[in-house]
Amino acid sequence: MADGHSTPVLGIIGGSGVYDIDGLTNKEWRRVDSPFGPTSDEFLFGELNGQKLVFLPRHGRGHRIPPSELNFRANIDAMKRAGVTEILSVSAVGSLKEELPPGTFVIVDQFIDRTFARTKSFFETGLVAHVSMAHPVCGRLGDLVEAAAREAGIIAVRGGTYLVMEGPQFSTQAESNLYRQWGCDVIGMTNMPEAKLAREAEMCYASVAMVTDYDCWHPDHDAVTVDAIVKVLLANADRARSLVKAVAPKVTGRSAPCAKGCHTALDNAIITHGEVRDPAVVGRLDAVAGRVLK
Ligand SMILES: CSC[C@H]1O[C@H](OP(=O)(O)O)[C@H](O)[C@@H]1O
Ligand SMILES: Nc1ncnc2[nH]cnc12
Repeated sequence: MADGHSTPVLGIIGGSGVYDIDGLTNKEWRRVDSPFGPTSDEFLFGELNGQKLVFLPRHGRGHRIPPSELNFRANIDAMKRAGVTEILSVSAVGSLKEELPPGTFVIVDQFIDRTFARTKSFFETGLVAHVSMAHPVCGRLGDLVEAAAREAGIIAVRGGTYLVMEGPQFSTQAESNLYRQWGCDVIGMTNMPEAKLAREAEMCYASVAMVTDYDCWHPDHDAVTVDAIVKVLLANADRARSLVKAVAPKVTGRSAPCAKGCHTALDNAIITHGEVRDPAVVGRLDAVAGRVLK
């Protein structure tokens, strides 16, 4: 199983509008089994500019699965089983700030998790762990993404807070205004618990949020509609693919393990005494936590 010391493998989780990655060599769609159930789709394995890459369309090809029904645990566990060491998530978001118009890319650095109907941890009765989420994304991978964006001629804002709502309905105006008062920058429905689970599974995680709309707070945008979002989404998705192409060779050169601690997040996290651990729970966590459960 991969850990941070392994050869880097870049995992890409593609959000709305990003259902494929072009330019891959040796490409093959393949199922990856997980004890946590079915993943959103098969994984696309290949190489991009010499870098091993594994791609998963978050909602499945053709966008079949809504945010609350995504099997986040299976997706992240299977990424780990596929050898992935660093995950780049690309997502469509609404903007909560005038200065982040549609078309803007934000390299997110914080989240406010307002989701309430999702399983948020790999750990449960029989094996309890508490990881730090103070810094929910990997600064090192963020640096690579920022440099890659510059090289690809893509303007990307470094830093921003992503409010994760349950959905699938868009926000009310009162909610949208509340999130603005909280200082949030963008709003979406998918990056939690994805980021939490990536941390538990000891993988670097970075998120590029691609603005498609101004949400409903904006005086010129009375209501958010999928039609309007999709128009912006298609242009954003092309630039996302260029960004991925530029990120891939940068990951190849990275040293291991992650100096920010992503690959050792479980070192001081498990609290359950050895003699009361549930073997079934421990068994399921062979990929996620095998490094510290040996
Ligand atoms: C298509 S608009 C709403 C939809 O788009 C975002 O998904 P993703 O983060 O996977 O790009 C948003 O979170 C909603 O799920
Ligand atoms: N305004 C919005 N709210 C939630 N998720 C979104 N995804 C894209 N735009 C969004």
